[in-house]
Amino acid sequence: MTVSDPVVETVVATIGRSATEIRQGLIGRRGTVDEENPSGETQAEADVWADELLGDRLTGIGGVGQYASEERAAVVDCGDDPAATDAYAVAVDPLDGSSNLTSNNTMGTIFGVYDAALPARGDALVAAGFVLYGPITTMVLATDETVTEYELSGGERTVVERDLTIPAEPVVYGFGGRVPDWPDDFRAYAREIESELKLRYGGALIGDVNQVLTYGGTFGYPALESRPDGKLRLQFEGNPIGYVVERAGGRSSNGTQSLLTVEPDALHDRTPLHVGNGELIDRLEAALA
Ligand SMILES: O=P(O)(O)OC[C@H]1O[C@](O)(COP(=O)(O)O)[C@@H](O)[C@@H]1O
Ligand SMILES: [Mg+2]
Ligand SMILES: [Mg+2]
Repeated sequence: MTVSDPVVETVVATIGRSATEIRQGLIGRRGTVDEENPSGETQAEADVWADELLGDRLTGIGGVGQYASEERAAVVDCGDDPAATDAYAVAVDPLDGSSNLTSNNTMGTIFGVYDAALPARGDALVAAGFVLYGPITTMVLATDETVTEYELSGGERTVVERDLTIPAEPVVYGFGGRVPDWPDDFRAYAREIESELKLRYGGALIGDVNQVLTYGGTFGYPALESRPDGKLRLQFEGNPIGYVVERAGGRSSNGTQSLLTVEPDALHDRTPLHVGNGELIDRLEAALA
């Protein structure tokens, strides 16, 4: 199953084909480099390598006017201006959860295709998704039409689930940050959820969100006392994941409103991130109000 817009399809196909190579290329690239990304985090060798690989390929696609990544400071202009033409901007988190490389646990690649110049609101996305490097490599892709799960193998993208929707009955939850760093209102909400659902936390947003899409439930990386804006990045993580979960019938929130309606100030803005079954996100927002 392909995407009807040919530029978006080329972006998705390019990321799908690159995923097999990225997975293979992680071998021997588990160390860190002596550099920080624009969020002030130490980069893994694989973060830098995956960004260069995706950047080289995505900037070469006709109809892609901008490329931006969690691993580079500025937007790369590579075609027509997405604000003034029908070109798109592609934003990626080349490796999500790359600290899991050390312990050989799940990681992902996140992407968003925006019909606007970056930084942009999430409601300017026309497609978004992620690759999950689990026991097998899968991609979840959301467009305005539907959400599809694929298995990726040898450059091929094979549909395994059409019209993916979040199960109605929530089962799992995962919350990031240390408990003593949680604001009191979030802690009270978390205590309730802990008594209702089953904990799943793997330290990679993609792995944890895919559990929520599979079983129902919620994932949150809240505002912390020490970090009122949370940890995760709006353009590269919050918007694409919010888009996928909303298209799958769930809700996203920064604590007060849909992630897709948050006005960005800067490319590397952080945001508290909450996604999952609508009823749980409604309760979260009521608890934080
Ligand atoms: O180590 P913590 O605080 O649990 O944070 C885990 C979170 O940080 C991240 O690893 C951040 O993403 P990056 O690896 O892309 O920087 C998320 O995938 C994950 O949800
Ligand atoms: Mg990430
Ligand atoms: Mg990353």
